[in-house]
Amino acid sequence: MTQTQPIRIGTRGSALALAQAHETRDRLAAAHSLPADAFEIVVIKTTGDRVLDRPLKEIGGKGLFTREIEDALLSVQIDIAVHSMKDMPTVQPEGLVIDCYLPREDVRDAFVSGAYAGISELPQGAVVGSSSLRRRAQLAARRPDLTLVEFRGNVQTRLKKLEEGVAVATFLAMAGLSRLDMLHVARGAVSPDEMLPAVAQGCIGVERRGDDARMAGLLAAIGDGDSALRVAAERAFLARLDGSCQTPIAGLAELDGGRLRLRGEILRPDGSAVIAGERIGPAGDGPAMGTDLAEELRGRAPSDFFDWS
Ligand SMILES: NCc1[nH]cc(CCC(=O)O)c1CC(=O)O
Repeated sequence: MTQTQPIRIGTRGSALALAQAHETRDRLAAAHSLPADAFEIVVIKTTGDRVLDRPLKEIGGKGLFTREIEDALLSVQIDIAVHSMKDMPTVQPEGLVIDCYLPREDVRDAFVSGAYAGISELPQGAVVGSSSLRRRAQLAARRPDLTLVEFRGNVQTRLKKLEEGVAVATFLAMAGLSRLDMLHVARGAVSPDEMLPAVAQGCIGVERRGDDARMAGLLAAIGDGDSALRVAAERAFLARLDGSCQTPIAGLAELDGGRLRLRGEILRPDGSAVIAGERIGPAGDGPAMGTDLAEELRGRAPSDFFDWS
């Protein structure tokens, strides 16, 4: 019998990241009838995990949670890396590709609060915790009376802050709560009509070396075509807007038969302006629709719209 090396799956160490790595492993194992010991989960600490005391926007943009993992892929310390696509830069380093997306989870944001059932129930001036520029801007646009406070850390830390009364409500991704088996903490899901989710929210992507034919073959069996089409449209939209941590951007593509509907939105961080639009077209045209919608929103934005510092 030949002894083969386990497939090394790189991931961050947070509970959510581990749940996502386990889901990927379980799908691969099932698709290829492989035993659990055919895989090894390799936990990698990233800069984003290390620096907990400053707002993310001060430390740097997207890539904070991925750089060290991609370095491990390139230096062949791991074979695949599992990511929340929401946190991924739109361009991967030379030599790496992401072309495997798992079936997408709930894309919506969750409203989390002990005292109130939804955004419209929040009393005048209520304090809401969020460190997401997008959620803060969207909330400020809808409810300029609310006070927003920074809320970093993992789900448990944020829930503890709610318990301590630092804020009366916060938002989390439904997908994250679902993967952590914590959907019960959501008072409700916020409709995308009320709060358009982040680009690629709820989507797990698997990254590999571009020249690794073995991994390409294994991953092909677990990739979901609809997720790929939707995320391609959303990420093309994001890419054309030079999306960074400094730019509140939301985008969601949905499939209805062979048609794809892409909605996009850019905001001023204080919520004082929201520029939104949509495209509907053939499912395969997502990338072109994304670029085109981004161009439209850019064209409609005042000249100072993208300089917020
Ligand atoms: N930025 C952190 C992050 N990245 C992905 C998720 C949730 C899972 C997902 O959207 O796939 C979260 C937490 C959150 O927004 O509540």
